[in-house]
Amino acid sequence: MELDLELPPWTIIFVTIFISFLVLWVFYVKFQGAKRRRDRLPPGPFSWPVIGNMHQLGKLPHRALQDLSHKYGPLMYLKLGCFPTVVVSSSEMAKEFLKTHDLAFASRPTEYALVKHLTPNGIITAPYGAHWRHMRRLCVVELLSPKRIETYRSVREDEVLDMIRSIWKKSEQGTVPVNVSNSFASLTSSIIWRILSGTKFSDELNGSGLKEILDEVTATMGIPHIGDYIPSLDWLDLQGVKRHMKSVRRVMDAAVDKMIDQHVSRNSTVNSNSHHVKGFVDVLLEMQKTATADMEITRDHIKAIIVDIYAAGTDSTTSQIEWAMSELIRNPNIAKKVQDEIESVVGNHRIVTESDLAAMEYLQCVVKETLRLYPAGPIMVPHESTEACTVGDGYLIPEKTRVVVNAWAIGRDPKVWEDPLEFKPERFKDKNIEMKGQDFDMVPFGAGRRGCPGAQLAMGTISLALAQILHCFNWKIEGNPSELDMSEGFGGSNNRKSHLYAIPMLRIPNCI
Ligand code: HEM
Repeated sequence: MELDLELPPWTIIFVTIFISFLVLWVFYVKFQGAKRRRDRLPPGPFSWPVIGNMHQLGKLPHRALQDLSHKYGPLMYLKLGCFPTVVVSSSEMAKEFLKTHDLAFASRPTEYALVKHLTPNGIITAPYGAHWRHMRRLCVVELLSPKRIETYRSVREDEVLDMIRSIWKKSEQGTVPVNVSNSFASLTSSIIWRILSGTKFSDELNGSGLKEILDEVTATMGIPHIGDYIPSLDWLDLQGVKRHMKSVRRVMDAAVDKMIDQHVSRNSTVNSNSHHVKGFVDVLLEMQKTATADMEITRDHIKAIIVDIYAAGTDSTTSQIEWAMSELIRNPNIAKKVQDEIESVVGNHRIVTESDLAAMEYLQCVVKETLRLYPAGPIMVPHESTEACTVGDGYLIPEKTRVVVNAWAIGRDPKVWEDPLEFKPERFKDKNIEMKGQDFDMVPFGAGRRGCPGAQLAMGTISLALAQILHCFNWKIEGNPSELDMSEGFGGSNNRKSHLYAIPMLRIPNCI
């Protein structure tokens, strides 16, 4: 019997295409590996054309990148879409990028829709250069200096007390659970609002719903846009992010303009010797009058500072208070230790003031432990190299490479931290870590030229809020505290997945 081995033409075509594709593929993989070795690039996973390694980021990129770093090491090269990116996952490497070669990596990528359509004049996303230096100087020297932050002490104390009273009221005198996540969010936005505008949120200077618009801007900043990673798809604006940004910007511009106008006309009628606490807008308007040509302060500068400080200072501080509170509810013995310490400093007849905080060492350990485990920016705002630079074991980082520091992975590195996943504030009794960007074992505020200029304000707000919350109330939740859901929400920012609900039980009657 004769076998008919003749194949149909379409099968031959299909098999030929498949084999050609396979051969090309093998060559491409080998070529990519050889190119990486030849260019002395750090090791990393294979990157697909167009999407690079985007598919490997998952819902929680800091976790996915930590998993990859276990395989490829603390300095890893990959592509986010079309953009070459290095991922830094150890304190040693963080020091290389944020200290040793700080200048070479002090820029930011500018291709983001956010930079083009929402905050083109901001400080956070500004590339390294004259504009950034000017804005940074205004922030560090004028607005967020220790002296200036101290002038807002009464603002923080007042707003924290308002929060305590509002929590008690919402709990119907300790009988129903309160959404404390919302309470913390409104605390931080009220504090930042008051620091910016010099007025309480409910006052008439709040303009046309500006605070709500700024909340919208902050939320919009967090929406990922495919075109940021795959520029060939940018024009399609598949998710409508660019359209949304443009419309938010129009509304924001008008509202911020109105706020500035109101300040200008109010300041012209207010006596310059009045005891009114000046907000950043007043400070900048005053500086505007005497600014020299090289330190000019335009309306665009003022607008950008309002938006950036609000965006950088609200959600980040909220998330730290929220995680600290979640851990304290899960660990009542730790909460009790904090309460005992507070009581030993302030007694039980009065509320906590900021001047009491310096004596509360254990509370500071709790704050640091929270920042270690739950940094508000688990993956720091990307940096970008302005020149080729050799780092670590002779790896070459080409010019215009994006740098992503995984602060979340660094704080949980078992080579540095014993029992890294345990919430153990005591570890900071022996380990003297300052949050001034000199220590790289944890980098919740970044470090170097681009390090967070708001760290002192943030630490003060978090510490005071926690001290007052624990001094005024004992806390319980519905269900078993040790089983409290600690899942993180979707995305790059580090919030709880679900809001935290808890019932306050009054400890110090003077609080309310
Ligand atoms: C717990 C709260 C906060 C955390 C964890 C945090 C963390 C960070 C981090 C990681 C960066 C980027 C550092 C880098 O790229 O190397 C940053 C930048 C920045 N932060 Fe914060 N931050 C917090 C609160 C604040 C507050 C309260 C303000 C202002 C009121 C603020 C203002 C800024 C600004 C303006 C930048 C941009 C600096 C630049 O690019 O030059 N932050 N922050």
